[in-house]
Amino acid sequence: MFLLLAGIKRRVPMHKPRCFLSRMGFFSKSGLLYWCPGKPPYWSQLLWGSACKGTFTKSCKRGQKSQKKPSHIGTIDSSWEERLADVVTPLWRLSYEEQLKPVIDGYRNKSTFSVNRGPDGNPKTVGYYLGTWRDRNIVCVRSNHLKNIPEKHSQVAQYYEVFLRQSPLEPCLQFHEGGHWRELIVRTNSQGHTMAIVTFHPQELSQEELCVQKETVKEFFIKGPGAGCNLTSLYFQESTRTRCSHQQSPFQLLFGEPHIFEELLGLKVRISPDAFFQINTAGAEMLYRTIGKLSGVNSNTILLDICCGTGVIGLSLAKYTSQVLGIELVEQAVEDARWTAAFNGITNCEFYAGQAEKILPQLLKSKENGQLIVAVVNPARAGLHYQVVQAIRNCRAIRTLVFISCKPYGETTRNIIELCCPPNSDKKLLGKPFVLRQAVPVDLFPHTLHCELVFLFTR
Ligand SMILES: C[S@@+](CC[C@H](N)C(=O)[O-])C[C@H]1O[C@@H](n2cnc3c(N)ncnc32)[C@H](O)[C@@H]1O
Repeated sequence: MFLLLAGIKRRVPMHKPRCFLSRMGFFSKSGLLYWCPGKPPYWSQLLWGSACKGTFTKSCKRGQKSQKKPSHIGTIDSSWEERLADVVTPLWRLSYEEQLKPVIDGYRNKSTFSVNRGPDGNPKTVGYYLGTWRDRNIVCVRSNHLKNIPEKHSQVAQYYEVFLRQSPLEPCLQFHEGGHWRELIVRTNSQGHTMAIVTFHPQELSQEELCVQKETVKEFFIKGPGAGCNLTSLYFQESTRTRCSHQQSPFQLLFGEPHIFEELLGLKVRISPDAFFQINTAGAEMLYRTIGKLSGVNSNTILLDICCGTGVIGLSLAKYTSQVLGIELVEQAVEDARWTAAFNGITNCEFYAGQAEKILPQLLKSKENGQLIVAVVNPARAGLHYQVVQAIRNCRAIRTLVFISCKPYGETTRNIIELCCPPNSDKKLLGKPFVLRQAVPVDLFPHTLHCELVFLFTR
């Protein structure tokens, strides 16, 4: 209902905005009905500027050199001519048809592969699994055919499987059943750099035995059959739980560059193994531009980026606002945000590491000097902690709130009700209620039911 009232425009990351959606009329994803107002061609371009320019495609990734030079380009000055063309007409290497195509395949920059019994019963199969533990019907299926996974990720997964099958150690299918080799995470950037993270259950192995295993997997990917994957870095994490943070069990760099970098909205962004980063880079650019437009930040406002991850939302808007304050739980992500700020010469940002529910109430008290605050929240699927909702609601300086959710139901609905309900002293929700003004879906996950939804609230 929110969505229909708000008059939603769906955004799909494309190389170039065009009147793609208005031709499609009504369509739905994740059970949501999207309303596409019949705007004239290029309305989105007019409204959102060059929102999609500079996003990468499979056929011509940013930073890649052209395979074929146009005939008019000579030899001596070609680099200058190409550079000029890159600045004035950055999409010139693509046919116009290609420029208009949305990026819908192989868009993931991160994939997490499980290890389990395949359809042939081999327990050293690397892929995604079907079935449930409860029903004891898990089957792990190789995922090369999945449209959203890039070839590079599937290649690394296949070689990890080759490695496992030649290893004398067993995979860890269920923690209590023993075994060692666990999931594989692959991260890539738009330049093709690849970070792989192998997780391993140490069980009763000694430090020396662990060192042997680390050396074996390292050798496999540097000098062995896995060398063809051309990994930029390989990490190893000893992990006795489903997921461990770097604090709980450090990511150990076996070789290569400790970080992966991405170019986004004119920023060079650093990403550590433990840091969250939107899994569709081209889509993330579109998402962040949408957030920027909706937020209405200006040089008199403070931008509060709650659950900021590597800080890209705040950093990309820093030049339009007087100050950016970011809060994030994962320390590596906060270190990335600080690095990205320093590298890109951004000086009006501060990032706080820890739980937003602990940091935010104090932080807002210290900022009650009358300056308007625009809050952007992009919480994990569990939604916002009640204390965060209370702190936002009770802070008079916050009149604009941009709420981003990839799961706009369940906890998000609860959060929104708490933000918008009449004042309630029993619940310590005292400030004026927020009112939903707009909701914009941005499809970061083609071929799936998921979608990011950006809500604009004001009061
Ligand atoms: C969906 S991500 C969004 C990250 C970032 N805004 C972006 O767009 O890349 C949610 C982030 O919230 C962080 N997070 C989860 N619980 C948190 C908490 N209690 N306090 C602060 N951050 C939290 C996660 O570590 C994650 O980086």
